[in-house]
Amino acid sequence: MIVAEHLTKRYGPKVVVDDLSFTVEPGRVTGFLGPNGAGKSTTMRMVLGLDRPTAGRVTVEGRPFAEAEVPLNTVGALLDAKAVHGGRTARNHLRVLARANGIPRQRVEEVLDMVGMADTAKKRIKGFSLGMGQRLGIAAALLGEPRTLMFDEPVNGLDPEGIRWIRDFLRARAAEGRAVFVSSHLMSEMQDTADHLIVIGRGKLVADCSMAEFIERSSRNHIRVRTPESVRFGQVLQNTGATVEPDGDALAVTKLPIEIIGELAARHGVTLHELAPRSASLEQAFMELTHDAVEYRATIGGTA
Ligand SMILES: Nc1ncnc2c1ncn2[C@@H]1O[C@H](COP(=O)(O)OP(=O)(O)OP(=O)(O)O)[C@@H](O)[C@H]1O
Repeated sequence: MIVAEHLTKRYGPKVVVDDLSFTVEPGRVTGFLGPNGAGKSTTMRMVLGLDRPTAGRVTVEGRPFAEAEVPLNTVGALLDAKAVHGGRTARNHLRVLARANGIPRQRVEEVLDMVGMADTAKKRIKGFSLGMGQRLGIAAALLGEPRTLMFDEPVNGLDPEGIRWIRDFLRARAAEGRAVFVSSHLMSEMQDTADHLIVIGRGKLVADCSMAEFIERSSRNHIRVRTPESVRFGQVLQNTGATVEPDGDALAVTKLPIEIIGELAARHGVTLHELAPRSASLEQAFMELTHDAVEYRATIGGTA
């Protein structure tokens, strides 16, 4: 379990993580979402004590990670899959880690099996594909059988097969009762993976809710109405209490059921070319929710 309270990180005048409070509960996958540069990696680094918070605090299993007696037993993390010694074999890399953490050698074989690397364990790491590097990083994270797992963008650059493997793997670890915290900048990747979502934009909390709630709350349903008399009919709809916005060559209507819109058209003698329910995709909803963050970076960064 991870508990962040008023977590804040500033670099000079720039607030990268802004008063963030959240809990990563055991037994479920918590997706950590935000556009590039939103502050996800910085938050995860603070969880591990690799960056020091400017204000606030974060604990893992009840205390700051730096105070953990056996770090690998507390949290298994994969922040940068490339940060391993390329000359070693996968098995040796894991054995070195196990020895340093007082973990029995046999556990190395177990985790190699769990990530499907029993056959590639003899290969040197420098020849690894991205997917194999990810699996090795995940194997290392599992060595100490930690109650909490934390992965930063684990599916970045993987093929669909690799993405599905990671998804199933994360879900299985949560089903065992572990707290699983996983970041992504893509909503679509999280849709079938996460039970719970923590969404940030510009370092600030934007949403902390279940995936189901997020979908319900943000899939802004509307009715698409296309008519050659859009000005007149738009006025009729507004007078009846609807909200009407332009949608290409049509109108996007909310706050009025589709049946009423049809009846109003008939009553006012308005020809309809299209009358259809539309729902925004989750990806669209996520983009809208974090829009400010992206716009901010485009202005400040110039090239974003
Ligand atoms: N050491 C540092 N000094 C100054 N600014 C930093 C430092 N580390 C990160 N930042 C800035 O903090 C912001 C958040 O970065 P962070 O990597 O945490 O975001 P992120 O959400 O993980 O994005 P990404 O998916 O691109 O990694 C960025 O604008 C980044 O440039």
